[in-house]
Amino acid sequence: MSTLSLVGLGISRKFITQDAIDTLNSSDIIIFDKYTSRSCDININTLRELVKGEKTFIEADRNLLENNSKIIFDYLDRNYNLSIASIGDPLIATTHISILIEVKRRGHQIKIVPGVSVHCYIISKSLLSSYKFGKSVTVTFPYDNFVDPAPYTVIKENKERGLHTIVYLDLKEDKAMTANDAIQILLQLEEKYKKNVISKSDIVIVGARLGCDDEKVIALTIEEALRFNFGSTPHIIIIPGNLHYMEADAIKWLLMS
Ligand SMILES: C[S@@+](CC[C@H](N)C(=O)[O-])C[C@H]1O[C@@H](n2cnc3c(N)ncnc32)[C@H](O)[C@@H]1O
Repeated sequence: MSTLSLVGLGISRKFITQDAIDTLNSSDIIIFDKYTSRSCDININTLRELVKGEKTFIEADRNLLENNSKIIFDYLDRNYNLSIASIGDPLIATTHISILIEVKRRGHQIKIVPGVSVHCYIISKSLLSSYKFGKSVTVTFPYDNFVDPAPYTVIKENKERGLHTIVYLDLKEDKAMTANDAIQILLQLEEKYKKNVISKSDIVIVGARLGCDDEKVIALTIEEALRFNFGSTPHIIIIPGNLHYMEADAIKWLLMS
């Protein structure tokens, strides 16, 4: 019986835990998940530096982890211990759960090492009440002129219940969506569906390069956000629902310039 560990590295180097390092050290093969998220200062070489002893390192894109995961099962069946190391938390806003189920079905062990997720980090830094967040959603790049309406629908449903929405932004091999692009897409969806979900005077909170020395957490109107330079990606957005007066004060005094 072998072990597959899903290791969360946290959103930047300073959040890598001892448990993460120990777990990587106990693995024969370390697969670095380079597609579910990005960090300003963690890459596969960071893991090479942190881990002791002879290891095999593999850099995995979506295709390897989602369509060719048989490679992982084969290694486990041949008695190798494996870690899949992800930026942030390995099971928040990722798709690794199906791998865990198959690993367990084959009679191997699984271990989960949580990491500091962008999800918790932006809730904390936004100063909004963690009790008042609804479903999260991702704005994806338009494909063949098709703009996925899911973010618009989710924000609408959350707002109807007074809840805040965390909006993740799409990542492709060579590019990461900016907050400006995402807001433009949300405005296009408003123009198409006209359900009064997004208006240019609404406040949004944008997080940029969270966990890095140059991180930004800024509250501003949608109109201002369209033109604002948030710096390099990754970016993330919160669309607030109904604000308690304490939340409104916190945003006004602490996050608006
Ligand atoms: C699909 S989520 C994966 C989250 C990851 N599993 C975690 O727990 O942190 C990836 C998206 O989160 C956002 N994100 C991740 N890290 C970030 C950071 N350090 N600063 C701002 N946004 C970030 C970006 O929108 C990115 O495209």
